[in-house]
Amino acid sequence: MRKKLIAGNWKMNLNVSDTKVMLNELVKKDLNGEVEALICPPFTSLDAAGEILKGTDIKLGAQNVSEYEDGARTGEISTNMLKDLEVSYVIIGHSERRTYYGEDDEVVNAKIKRALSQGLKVILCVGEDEVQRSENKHEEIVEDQLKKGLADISENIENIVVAYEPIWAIGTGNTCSSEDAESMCKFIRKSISTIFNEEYSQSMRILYGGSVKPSNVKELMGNENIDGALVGGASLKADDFQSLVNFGE
Ligand SMILES: O=C[C@H](O)COP(=O)(O)O
Repeated sequence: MRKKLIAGNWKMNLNVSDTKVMLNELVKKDLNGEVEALICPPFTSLDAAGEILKGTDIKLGAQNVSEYEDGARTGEISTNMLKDLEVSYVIIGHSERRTYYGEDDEVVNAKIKRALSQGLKVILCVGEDEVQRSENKHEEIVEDQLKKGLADISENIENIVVAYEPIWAIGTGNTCSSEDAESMCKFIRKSISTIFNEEYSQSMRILYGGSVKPSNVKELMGNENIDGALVGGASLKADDFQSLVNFGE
C-alpha cells in the first residue's frame, strides 16, 4: 500500500518571519495521519522551519541541491548542509530549474545520484510543455526524462518519488484533467517498471503537480496511480495546506 504524500513547494516565497507564522499555525492543525505531509521552503527558511516541525509528523524538504560535495561552488548548497538541517527530501529537476537555470537531464541525474547516495529522498519532477502536449509528444518527453534522469541508478531506489508536472498546468490555474493526470501517472509507472522492475514500479509513489488546490485535490487523489501531490501556490497558507492534506475536508 503506497502512503499518499502531499508536498508543499514554496518556491521563492515566504521569508523567515513568514515561515514562522505559517508553520506555527500549521502545527496546531489536525492533519490526516494516513497522509505524509512535507514542506519544502526556500533554503533560507530551512533552519527556522526545522525547529518548528521538530517532533511533529510534518517532514522537511529542500527545493534543490548541488551535485557536488562541499567545496568551491559559490552559491550552491550541498547534501551535507541539508542533512545537517534534518532535511529528508529534496526536489530535483523541477521544470523551473530546467527552464530558467538550464538544468538538463545529465545534471538532474548527477543530483539524484548524489542525493540518494547521501540517504536523502528524492522527488524527481518530469513533465511536458504546452507545445509538446499539443503535438501529442507528452509520453515520449516524459519517458525520455525518466530514462535519462534515472540512468545508472541502483542505490536506494526506494527513496525515489516521481512528480508528474505538466508545465502548462503549473501556476496557471489550468489543472490537467483528473483522467489525463491518471493516464500519465499510469504511463510513468509502466516506464518505471521498464527502467527498474515491475515490483518496484508498484511500490513507487507518483505525484501529480500543477494547480492542485483544496477544491480539486480529492478528485485527483481518488485515482489509482496518483499517490499524492506536489503543490506550489496552494501550499503557502496553513488553512489551505491543511485542507490539501485532508483531501479537501
Ligand atoms: O512544485 C509545484 C508545482 O510547480 C505546481 O505549482 P502550482 O501548484 O502553483 O501550480
